[in-house]
Amino acid sequence: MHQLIESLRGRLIVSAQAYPGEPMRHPETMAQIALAAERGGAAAIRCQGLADIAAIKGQVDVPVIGLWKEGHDGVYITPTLRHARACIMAGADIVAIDATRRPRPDGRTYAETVAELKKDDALVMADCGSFDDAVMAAEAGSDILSTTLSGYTGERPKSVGPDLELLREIVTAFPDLPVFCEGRVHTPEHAKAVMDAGAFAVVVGTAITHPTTITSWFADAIS
Ligand SMILES: CC(=O)N[C@H](C=O)[C@@H](O)[C@H](O)[C@H](O)COP(=O)(O)O
Repeated sequence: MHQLIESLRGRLIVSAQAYPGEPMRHPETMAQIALAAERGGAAAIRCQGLADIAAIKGQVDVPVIGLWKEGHDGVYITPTLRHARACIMAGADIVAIDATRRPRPDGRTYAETVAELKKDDALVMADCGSFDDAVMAAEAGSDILSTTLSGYTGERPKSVGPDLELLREIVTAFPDLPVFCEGRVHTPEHAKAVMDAGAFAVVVGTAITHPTTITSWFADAIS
């Protein structure tokens, strides 16, 4: 296993992302959030957009997992080979890409995209939405499988909390591949459950880096 991925075994990865139009959508702000997360024990930072990748890479010592979101429907996480290469050029140590079986905007399959990236020895994190996605992504030569898109592609229900069922299925089928659990890990207890279920690493976004959502959880609880 690549040394950089090995360094993430059993660790917490923090996703720092702000969405279009949001108050914290600024690369410097995201870099400050990333640095704060690193100080708290994050073993890597996952982030979105070329400017954020570059700014965060300039702040933290831990590896950066980069992605580039374009659009909202269908394939939007690093949808094409061009997006993936740009993430790497911006400084991403690992590139996260949509690893569903849906048609991609550049006409390449996921496997073709990974094959091109592998020519440059890139490390690829496969953002899967189902077990069938994970099978496809493993066969394509992905370095990391992840549950990132579970509940967002129509193939899996949106679980309350992380999709432990999917995680267990993938871990059982691919014992030799690092499997990350990402998506709706909202509490330290969730994170512990994810690791107990066999995840190689856990990725937490909203619950650490999205104050608007966290505030709404508290506001809703007392309304
Ligand atoms: C589905 C999708 O587009 N997920 C994105 C992937 O990068 C992010 O919006 C999520 O915040 C991230 O996956 C972390 O998940 P959570 O914020 O639930 O901890």
